[in-house]
Amino acid sequence: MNRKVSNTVPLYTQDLQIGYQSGKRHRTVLDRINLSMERGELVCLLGENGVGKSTLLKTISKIIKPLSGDVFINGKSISKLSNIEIAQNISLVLTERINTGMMTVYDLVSLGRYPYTNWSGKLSKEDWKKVDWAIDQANIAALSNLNAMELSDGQLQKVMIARALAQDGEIMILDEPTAFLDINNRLEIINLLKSLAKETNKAILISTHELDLALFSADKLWLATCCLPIVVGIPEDLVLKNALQETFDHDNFNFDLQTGRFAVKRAFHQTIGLEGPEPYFTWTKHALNRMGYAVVDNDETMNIKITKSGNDYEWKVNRLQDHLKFDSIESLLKGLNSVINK
Ligand SMILES: Nc1ncnc2c1ncn2[C@@H]1O[C@H](COP(=O)(O)OP(=O)(O)OP(=O)(O)O)[C@@H](O)[C@H]1O
Repeated sequence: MNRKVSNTVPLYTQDLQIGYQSGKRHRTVLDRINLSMERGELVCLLGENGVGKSTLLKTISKIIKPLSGDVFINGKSISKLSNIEIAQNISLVLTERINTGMMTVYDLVSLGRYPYTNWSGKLSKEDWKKVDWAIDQANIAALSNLNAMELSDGQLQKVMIARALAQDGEIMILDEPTAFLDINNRLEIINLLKSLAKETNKAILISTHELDLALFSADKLWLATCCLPIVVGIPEDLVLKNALQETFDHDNFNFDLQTGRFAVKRAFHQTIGLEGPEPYFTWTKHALNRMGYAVVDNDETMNIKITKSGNDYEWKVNRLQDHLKFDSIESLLKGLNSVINK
């Protein structure tokens, strides 16, 4: 197949087949890859462990050779681009922890500018400005003077992202950039990448296992499934087409179309009626589902009503001739147990 893609897109692949070669034997990880990225777009690549996400990112960045097909950066085959040209176009952050020797964080970030220096390797005023800008954007000024070897995994992750920002390629590729980060830093990094895509018109591709971050932040998703072409679309269309369910097909989980999350498949042993205001309704339902009750609007034998009582809430249970009141979900669950086992 020879797909026509406009040369103006920063990155596209053509009938790409990726995998590993050892002697005469090769192992295909993914094939029939025909993808493109636009400027100003944040793309999240999702797929189960081992499906080939890192292999794809490394092939696009010319670290691994394609088994067949090609990758084009600004219309030029990567096979024709030197490593320096690749580095000027693609800022890459991989998951492997690199040996930083005795470098400070500031030195490590400044390495991002080396694809632009001349033979002397000296950074210009403009280069130093970019380094300062990257440190500021990644919010790591407090780490600047530390030895990079002393950083935690999460801190080093942010520093490597700063180095990629300093490198300032038109394309940014990051393998699991939020893997070691706490919730606050995860949101900070995703928001940073999203606003960078918009404000600096970069094409940003990340691989991630964080479905909720991807669903709520990505302009596009690339869904990789073993032995099938990668599925592409905006998150909402893919959710409605059931593509996420198919990508992460699993006996123990269901993709919940209402919440955009995967939920454990449960076997309910009993129904129970529930009514009440939010968020009390949702969290009571959550606890009841966890205990094996299927929640319905109204049940013939047992109903719970959540009502306000002064400044607090109470849970009233009606079961045949029993009428009980509880002041927390925990006491409700204990009470239900004793009512049912009576
Ligand atoms: N250097 C290598 N040589 C041979 N096979 C490899 C090599 N690296 C990875 N593989 C294999 O290629 C397949 C894809 O691996 P890859 O690391 O790309 O998956 P992934 O989707 O990034 O997984 P994860 O989500 O666990 O990081 C796996 O089956 C893996 O065993």
